[in-house]
Amino acid sequence: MAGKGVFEEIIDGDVYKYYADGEWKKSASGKSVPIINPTTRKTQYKVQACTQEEVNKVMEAAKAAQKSWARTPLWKRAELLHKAAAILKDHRASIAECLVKEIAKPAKDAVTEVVRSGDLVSYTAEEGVRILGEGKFLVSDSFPGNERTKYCLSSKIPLGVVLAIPPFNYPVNLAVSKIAPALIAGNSLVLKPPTQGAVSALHMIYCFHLAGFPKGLISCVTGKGSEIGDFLTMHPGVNCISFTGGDTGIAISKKAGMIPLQMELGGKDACIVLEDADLDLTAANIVKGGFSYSGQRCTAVKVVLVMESVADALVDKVKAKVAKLTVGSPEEDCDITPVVTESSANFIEGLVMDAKEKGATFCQEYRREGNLIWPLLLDHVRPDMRIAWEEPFGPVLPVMRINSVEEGIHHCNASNFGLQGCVFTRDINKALMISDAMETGTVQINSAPARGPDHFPFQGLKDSGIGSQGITNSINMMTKIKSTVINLPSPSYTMG
Ligand SMILES: NC(=O)C1=CN([C@@H]2O[C@H](COP(=O)(O)OP(=O)(O)OC[C@H]3O[C@@H](n4cnc5c(N)ncnc54)[C@H](OP(=O)(O)O)[C@@H]3O)[C@@H](O)[C@H]2O)C=CC1
Ligand SMILES: O=C(O)[C@H](O)COP(=O)(O)O
Repeated sequence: MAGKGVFEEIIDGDVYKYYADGEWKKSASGKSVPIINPTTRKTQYKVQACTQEEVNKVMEAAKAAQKSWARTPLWKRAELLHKAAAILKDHRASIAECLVKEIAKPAKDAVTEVVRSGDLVSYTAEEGVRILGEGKFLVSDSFPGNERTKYCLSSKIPLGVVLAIPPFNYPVNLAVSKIAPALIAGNSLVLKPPTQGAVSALHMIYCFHLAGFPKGLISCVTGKGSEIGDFLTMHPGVNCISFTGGDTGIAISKKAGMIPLQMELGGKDACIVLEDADLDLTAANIVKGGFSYSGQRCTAVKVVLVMESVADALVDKVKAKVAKLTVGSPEEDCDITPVVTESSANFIEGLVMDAKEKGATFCQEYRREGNLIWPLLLDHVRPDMRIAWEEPFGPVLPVMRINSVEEGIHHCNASNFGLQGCVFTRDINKALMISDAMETGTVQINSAPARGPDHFPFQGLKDSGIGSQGITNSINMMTKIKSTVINLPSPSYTMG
């Protein structure tokens, strides 16, 4: 159970401790931050509100620990990561319980997130020993004017201290997707978990603590992003920021210093449906893509662009599937559960009311109780409605009818986001042409957008991000290239 048994060390009274220098600590601030259960709307947990001085100490410890970690053999780093992955999976039930209470993730999905995270950590360890075990050997005579007098040996070396800031919707998986590549590459890691999701993240960090990583190598500082976020992201001790979240990432990228940034931000993933699409397959993917975890996925289908000739048929099929979605509590593993905060629910309601005023067709009656919003499909959405462009991050899905493929592509590309998109058609040639034309980091053909499997490259264009995630890309991103050049007194050519 959360904060019980093996996890007792991480709680003091009713406030969870933060993790620094290999120890679980109370903040000198004497203040705590409440975590509101989205279902009950009551305080579920409390975490420490860390101070700037505590952040300074964490950064110093991270810098010192990184120096000796970088000297730890790669296979030993991998061994510890495998150990952490196994411990994480062993404690899946306790961590999943926190995800259910903090972010109202449906019970089964919560377990899946933890297991997926353990697999991600193990895969990263394996990938790391392969790609970091190789470097490059170059010779000078391939460049005009040079004899073979220089040998260049280049390899990947760590960046130093990596700051990881994940969002609320995958507080464990999107944390380990930063932690594991940072560590295997020889970096130290400071985690600032999302407030909603912080307790799940602290339990996950405890699994790394149990695995026996050196003191100071991994830290977890808690507190509101709005209060300690700027201090962390502008801290001179940080050598890389890996951030996943909303527009906050755009502000961070303007304030951060000259350090590598990995930004995975919002999306407005479009689903383009052609006349020849398999409408049953399409409807199933729209419902799964649009409504799983109540639409609170960056990769959720966020607008359907369907050819007018098949729109009625598709909308009927989607409506029938939406009617079967269960609505209620995450403990009961319902499909649709309360959205993360009251302000999020209010924002979603604002988009729905705007669409109502402007004449969208409501396929279901709009219904809300507290943070729980019943799934809603809005048909005949037009470009003058906010929902055509904005990301609801909730169980509300707009359908726009189009008269040509070009119209669909135009709408998709007019968005300031460019995360993923998908296209449904039986014509692979058309699908490829549309994929090439869509200004998004990934296009799925005949399936809903998805980040996983976690070793696939995952990236956003425009306001959806900088750089690319996915296990291999993240390891590479958290390293820099170091070269050593051997200069020979005279040219040396290898003989056959
Ligand atoms: N492209 C991708 O891979 C993904 C993108 N997202 C996007 O994330 C958004 C939803 O997640 P949400 O958690 O609400 O996003 P936010 O941007 O609100 O928060 C993300 C993280 O940033 C922290 N934070 C807040 N303010 C600052 C600051 N000034 N400096 C540093 N950190 C800060 C938050 O902490 P705190 O909670 O304490 O405020 C949280 O840990 C959506 O837009 C979604 O599309 C989500 C998942 C994946
Ligand atoms: O936040 C998100 O939406 C996740 O990155 C999505 O991951 P998934 O598409 O694999 O569920």
